[in-house]
Amino acid sequence: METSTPDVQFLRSLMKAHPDFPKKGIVFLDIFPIFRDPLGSETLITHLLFHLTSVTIPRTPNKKIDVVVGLDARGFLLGPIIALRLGAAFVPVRKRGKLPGKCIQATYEKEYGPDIFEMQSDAIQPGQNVIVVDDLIATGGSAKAAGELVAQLGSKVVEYLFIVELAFLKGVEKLDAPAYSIVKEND
Ligand SMILES: O=P(O)(O)OC[C@H]1O[C@H](OP(=O)(O)OP(=O)(O)O)[C@H](O)[C@@H]1O
Ligand SMILES: Nc1ncnc2[nH]cnc12
Repeated sequence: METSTPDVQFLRSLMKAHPDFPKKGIVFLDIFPIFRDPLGSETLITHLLFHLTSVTIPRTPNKKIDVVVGLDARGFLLGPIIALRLGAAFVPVRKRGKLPGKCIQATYEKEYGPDIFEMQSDAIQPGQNVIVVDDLIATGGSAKAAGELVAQLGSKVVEYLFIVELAFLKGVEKLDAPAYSIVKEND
């Protein structure tokens, strides 16, 4: 039996499930109500920072996270706050055509269709320690493509971080580094 702590239960209670959005058959789990509640936002960031400082950083080479990569668009809610608190850089991964300058690309399949991700070529230096953050992992296509972009620039993802994991879709099995999710949805 899986048990969860009061902060995790509180965060899960703030999320709302929307059946058949954005299309029939998808149960969309909305994380925005967490950000509507200041205590929700505080609980979320405190939980993630505790995990990063007690688990992730101790096992990271040089004990330092250099770059936080956030995925378009809801990864942008978390990424800059975490980066600021860690003293790390924030780097966006965006859908095709949104970033100026020289970019690298990775194609991927998501829960509801194909897409292309881009990252600016000079955003990460070779050998930097990177974490990838997003609101949710479903099939894992988006996070895997982000990891491929980091690898193209000669760096390493030390952890993938999510608020929610749709565990029944087994997306984390596609990833090349450990993943941490606050809430695991099993059906
Ligand atoms: O694990 P996957 O199957 O790849 O799905 C997860 C991704 O899908 C959602 O983003 P979406 O592409 O809908 O973009 P949005 O944040 O702009 O709504 C979500 O925020 C993740 O990025
Ligand atoms: N079921 C889902 N709920 C919320 N965001 C998603 N992104 C991909 N699948 C999703």
